[in-house]
Amino acid sequence: MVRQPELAHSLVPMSNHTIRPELREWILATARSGHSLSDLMKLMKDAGYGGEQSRQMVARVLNLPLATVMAASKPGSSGRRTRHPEPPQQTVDGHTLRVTISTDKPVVRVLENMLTAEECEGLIAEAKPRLQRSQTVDVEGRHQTDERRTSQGMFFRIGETPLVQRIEQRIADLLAMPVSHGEGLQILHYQPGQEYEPHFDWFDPTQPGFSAVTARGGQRIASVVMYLNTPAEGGGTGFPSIGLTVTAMRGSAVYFAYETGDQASLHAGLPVIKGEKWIATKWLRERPYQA
Ligand SMILES: O=C(O)CCC(=O)C(=O)O
Ligand SMILES: [Fe+2]
Repeated sequence: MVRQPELAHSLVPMSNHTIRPELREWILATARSGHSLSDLMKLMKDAGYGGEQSRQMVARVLNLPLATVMAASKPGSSGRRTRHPEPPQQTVDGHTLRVTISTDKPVVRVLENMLTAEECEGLIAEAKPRLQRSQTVDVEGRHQTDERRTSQGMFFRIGETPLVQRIEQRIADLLAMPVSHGEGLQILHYQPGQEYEPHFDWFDPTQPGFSAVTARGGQRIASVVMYLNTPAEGGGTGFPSIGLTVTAMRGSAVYFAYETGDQASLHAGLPVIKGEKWIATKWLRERPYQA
């Protein structure tokens, strides 16, 4: 477990309807520092809070569905969580990248110099011959083409080429998450007018396909979208809940992390207006996804 601020026992008792500001702050700080919901529930239990009371408060403070918090409170339900990159910069395996923007709700980090220009060009060259119309996963877990997602794309297998392997290792080191927790690196190519409409990357537990898509690796917990070129106009990544648009710039990336049901993690690949847009996306799972 990562270091967390002390939760004072003196904060108990409290009424059912008010959450004391210190406790609210503590819940937020603990969640922000990368603790899973299950860790959080356990820490509260250790401090003397009742299970039902803790679930209610955590759901309210973090703005999560109660069902999500309940699922996370079951023993053994906890998967791993990524470590959010810390500003101002991180050096992984001799490569230094800068953390230029951080938000907490949703958890977003804008990363500059995630990839070198050569790495961006190399990924595009390796992906180009294998592009196909992108698909989405429907509510029953089936893959399909979708008018909401009109780009072309392809997936690399884990460690498929030396370049892919190097980038996967960099992401693993940066987020303190084994390479095995990643889905294969996805490359996407958008042309003018193409976009990826607002969506969540986590899988919706209320949909019938949920158990199929999470059978291997469990839930998605974080995404890294890396920009492989700079579109002439448009093509940023939008986070409408906080009015943030991350500019697509070659070599930069946006990392975001979420819990199941996190409404603030809504995001979109905004339409490319002029030029083209290439990205590489890495989705992380709470448990090993690769054998
Ligand atoms: O194209 C983008 O900027 C966002 C891509 C995205 O949301 C995804 O691949 O899940
Ligand atoms: Fe996405």
